[in-house]
Amino acid sequence: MSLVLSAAALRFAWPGADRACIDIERFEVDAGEAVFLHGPSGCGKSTLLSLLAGVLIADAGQVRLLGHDWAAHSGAARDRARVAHVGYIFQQFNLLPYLSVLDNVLLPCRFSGRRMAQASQDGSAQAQARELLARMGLDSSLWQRQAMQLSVGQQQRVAAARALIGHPEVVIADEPTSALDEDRREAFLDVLLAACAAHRSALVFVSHDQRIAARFSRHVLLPEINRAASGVAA
Ligand SMILES: Nc1ncnc2c1ncn2[C@@H]1O[C@H](COP(=O)(O)OP(=O)(O)OP(=O)(O)O)[C@@H](O)[C@H]1O
Repeated sequence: MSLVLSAAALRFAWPGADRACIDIERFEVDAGEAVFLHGPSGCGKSTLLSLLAGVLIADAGQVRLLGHDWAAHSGAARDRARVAHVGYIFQQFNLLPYLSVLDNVLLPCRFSGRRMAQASQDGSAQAQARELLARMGLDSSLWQRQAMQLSVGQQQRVAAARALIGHPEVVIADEPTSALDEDRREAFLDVLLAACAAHRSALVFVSHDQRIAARFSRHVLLPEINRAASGVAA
């Protein structure tokens, strides 16, 4: 097994909060694992994803990506490491509204030589972007449109293609199927899970949707590992 993400003695409280939001002794994800992270609304799933991706820094303890402690890096170095090694599908997608669909997907390649090299391995980054969009069921007539002109479900799939381009070691997905109908949801999961398996990307996938849980090799109920969410004092 090769460890890709690890959190140890991790503690985080939002500013002004009277108690910790995250208090986790240990959480580890290996290369190629597909983790279904679930739990009641407000239990800290999105907060944990932000800590795993180095968007937030813990008050105590550590999160390591590929062995490197996020807290040991400056903000700029964290941004570089994130774009090189992490594909993040945000709950609100975070697409650049005025950029075309295709350019949104290619963004990680613009900011990371590693993502560009990996995306170009079997041709060009453009070709990989087009292939991902096609596999996500995004019609080619949409690829030159501004991202803001797409429906929510279409934007979700663009965000997923952007997360997958250049085969990052970690893919983090925050409720990425919430706006998809059943057929689209299954097709989306087919592409996401196959792409992660093919490149041994570790996938941490947050969802409330128990209908899709069976498709994941490992299930983690956040309140079970989070003393803060379970109400147990640290
Ligand atoms: N930016 C913020 N500032 C202050 N508190 C926050 C912030 N974001 C989240 N919280 C608080 O942290 C707690 C956990 O929120 P989080 O969004 O991580 O939960 P979640 O499990 O992802 O919820 P949901 O399933 O509803 O998306 C909540 O009590 C929330 O109010």
